[in-house]
Amino acid sequence: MAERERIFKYHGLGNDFVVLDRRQTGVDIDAETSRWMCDRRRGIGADGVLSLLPSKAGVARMVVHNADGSIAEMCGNGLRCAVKYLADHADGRPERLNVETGAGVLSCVPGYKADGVAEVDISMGPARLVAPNLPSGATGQPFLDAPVPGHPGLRGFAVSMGNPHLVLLDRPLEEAERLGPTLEVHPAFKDRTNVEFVRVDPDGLTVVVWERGCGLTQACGTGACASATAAVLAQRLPADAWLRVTLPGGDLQIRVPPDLSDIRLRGPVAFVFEGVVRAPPGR
Ligand SMILES: N[C@H](CCC[C@H](N)C(=O)O)C(=O)O
Repeated sequence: MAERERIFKYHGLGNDFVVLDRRQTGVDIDAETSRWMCDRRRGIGADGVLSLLPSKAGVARMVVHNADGSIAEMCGNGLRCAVKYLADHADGRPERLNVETGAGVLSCVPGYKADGVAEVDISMGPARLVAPNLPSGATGQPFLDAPVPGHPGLRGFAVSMGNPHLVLLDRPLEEAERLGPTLEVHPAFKDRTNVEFVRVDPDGLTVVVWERGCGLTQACGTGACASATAAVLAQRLPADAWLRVTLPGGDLQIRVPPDLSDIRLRGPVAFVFEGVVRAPPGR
């Protein structure tokens, strides 16, 4: 890490991130640096670090570093934060920004207010029923409303938004803290998984997420998309309608087409502060 570096802090419904613009150097941080940056006592404090690197396919390539130093394929709240940074530092007011991610090049529409971008609408790409890092299950069927091996009474959907999610419908939300850590490392998910505990309401969902590499977070964009996908597949909520997904940090709006081809995520984003960090010795 450079001796002194500008950093930018953002959050999406309290799911907070450090943004590092590394498009000039093209050099990413290592796991130890992302753990230090996310440390809420000895570092800056965040759920993750978003490195923006050069990209031929979009305005930047976003790399998502979890608080434990692991790298995630995709992050919905993080992408909203990155888009706010990119739009607020762009010439003029770009109407659309394409950002390269581990889930493909995603198209993002910034929503401007007087003091900059306040909301971002993202085409998140397809929800895949069998997470790319998940075997399709003994019967060859996707892990779709199936018993969770080794957990009698638990049924789940394995939905990938580029990153893996195990969605448990109709589970007590308070189970997240007790069951989340065990299910995060379930052997069916060779790269671990995010775990969603979902209550289906008459007009939307209420969700608590135990995130891979972070633990309980205030909100999870890809988790909201995976949860809405499972609820539509279970015919508990309608396809092709904006669905309210309430998380501890607030509401996101998700829209799921019947063919799951392009999940839409819409939600707020906020700037927290800009600063300069001097990496601690040894980094
Ligand atoms: N912890 C997640 C990455 C962040 C996802 C979440 N913060 C979001 O908004 O989608 C994972 O390892 O897949």
